Amino acid sequence: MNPSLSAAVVQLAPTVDAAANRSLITGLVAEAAAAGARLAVLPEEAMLTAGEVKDEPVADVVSREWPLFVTLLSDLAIEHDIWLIAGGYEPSGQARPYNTLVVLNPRGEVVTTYRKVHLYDAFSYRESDYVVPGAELPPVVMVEGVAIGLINCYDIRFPELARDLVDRGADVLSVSAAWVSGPAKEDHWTTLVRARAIENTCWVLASGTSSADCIGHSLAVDPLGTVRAGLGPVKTGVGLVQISLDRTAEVRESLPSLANRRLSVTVEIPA
Ligand SMILES: O=C(O)CNC(=O)[C@H](CS)NC(=O)CCC(=O)C(=O)O
Repeated sequence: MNPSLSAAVVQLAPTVDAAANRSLITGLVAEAAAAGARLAVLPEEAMLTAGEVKDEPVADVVSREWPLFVTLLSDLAIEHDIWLIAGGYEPSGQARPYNTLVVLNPRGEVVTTYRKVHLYDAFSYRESDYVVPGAELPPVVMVEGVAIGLINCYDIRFPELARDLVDRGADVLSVSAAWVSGPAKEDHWTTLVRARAIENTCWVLASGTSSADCIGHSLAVDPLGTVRAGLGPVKTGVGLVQISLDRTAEVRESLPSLANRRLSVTVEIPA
């Protein structure tokens, strides 16, 4: 028997009001734990929508709110005996913060963080105007025998990042997002999430915000690309999935594409 893990993707609509976001998070983590989840994945910017900060420098707001956010997550992890992954804005010592994912264990300890590497400078958005990029690749973290690789939103468009996590042993890709709405965007999101699962024959837990400009549509996908839970456009919700590494082994036996790679073959591009 390989390990298995009960996990939840959590959907909410954070605003610029960090205290209100904290009470939303409190309720939803309780709901995930009551449903039996041992890990809850929360979206990017669950702490607050930094793009909407107006009256004060973002750095000041972030310096005040980041510790409150991490303390809340720590308290909830202990209270509900659960692992948590969630996105917030972390002070960087500069005017622009990092867009960071934080991982807490059930003892309330911060196990690791990941600062978003690929900033969303696309579709006329410029995240790099108010966020500073991370300089290190995302970590793989062990959660009850299951290796989880971290991905932050726009990162999902870069297959080499996901493949690197899987090459480093990730059984699950955990994606926290605030996927901006627009033409074809919902299709991009579900297609990319499922593609990362299929091409890596791995589980994907993908949590997204449902704020006014974001699509929601949190989902969990198995190593064959089958959607096992999907929240659609609801404002708040929890989607549960049983991650089974037996299932991964079964899929990889019938679809050994990772093993079938031919890394020694160099493709010549004609001049
Ligand atoms: O703008 C907001 O309100 C919230 N969005 C975010 O915080 C982040 C950074 S701006 N969103 C993405 O990375 C979306 C990627 C994406 O949508 C894509 O790759 O198409």
